[in-house]
Amino acid sequence: MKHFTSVKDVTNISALVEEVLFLKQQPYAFKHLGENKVLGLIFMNPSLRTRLSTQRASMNLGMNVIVMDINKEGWKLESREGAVMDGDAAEHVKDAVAVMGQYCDIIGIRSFPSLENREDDYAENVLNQFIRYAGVPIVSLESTTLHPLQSLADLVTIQEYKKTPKPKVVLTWAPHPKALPQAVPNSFAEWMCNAEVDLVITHPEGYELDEKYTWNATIEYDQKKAFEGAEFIYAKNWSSYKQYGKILSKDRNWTVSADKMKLTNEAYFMHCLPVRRNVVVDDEVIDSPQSIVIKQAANRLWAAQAVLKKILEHT
Ligand SMILES: CCC[C@H](NC(C)=O)C(=O)O
Ligand SMILES: NC(=O)OP(=O)(O)O
Repeated sequence: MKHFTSVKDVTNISALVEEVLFLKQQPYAFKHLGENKVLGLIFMNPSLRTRLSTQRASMNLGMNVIVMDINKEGWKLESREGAVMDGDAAEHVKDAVAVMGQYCDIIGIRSFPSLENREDDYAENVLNQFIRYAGVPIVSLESTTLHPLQSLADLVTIQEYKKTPKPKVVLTWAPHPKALPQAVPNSFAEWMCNAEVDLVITHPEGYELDEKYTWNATIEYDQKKAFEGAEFIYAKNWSSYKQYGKILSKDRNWTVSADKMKLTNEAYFMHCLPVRRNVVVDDEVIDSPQSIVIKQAANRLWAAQAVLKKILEHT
């Protein structure tokens, strides 16, 4: 594995899931693999889980790790190719990234979308500039359109908790006061479309995701109907892809409630976190025995460790 930016970078998904589960049992089995290697984690946006889990994952492999909130600690960056830099930006991304590649053996990058221009955001300019200019393997810590470390952890969690060979997994939209990226649902859908699950995506009209991620899913506009017989309920808010970046609804009838969970086959509740309690999901649900959000977050560590191990092994 050279880079880890989407499910497409994984040659054998089942084998990677098994690798994650092995490391969960034997976390220090490869504690010298990363000796004298440095992981650089570059954040353009906030993070708790990704930052802490990926740091610890690298330590479990014997790596050193350096972390930078580039918008607070670095120079203001210009990302437009060919720009005449006579404005606020002190440095071009291509220079900054090439220098980072001199100090780090692997670089992780988090760069959220603008939610203003869909073509620009979906071109993944920042991620692609890191791939083009760093000269070292790049790991997405959530890009403008995908969040592969989250989705690998989500798939491992479903593998651990599923009760049937091909469980019904429901990705449900839920309301949120802010406009959020489509990266987490895009990524969850693309991984589930490549897994042994029956994926149903439910959301209000106008929240359809890019079909290149949802090709193997059933789209259901009636949330209660979608919940019927589900084994997993994965809740997440996202802004509209079609009316790009817009909030079309804040309808609290889409909040995941205990009554709705009763429609399922005793489904487990999942969310990538951070979550707006009693907006996205009622406390009664996320605090119930059916909620596996903390186990899901714990799997972020093992997922990151498996990805870093594959990159260090050049496999
Ligand atoms: C892991 C989720 C990160 C981000 N969440 C927020 C609140 O911005 C999102 O929705 O993509
Ligand atoms: N789920 C997730 O990636 O959380 P953070 O944004 O806190 O890293």
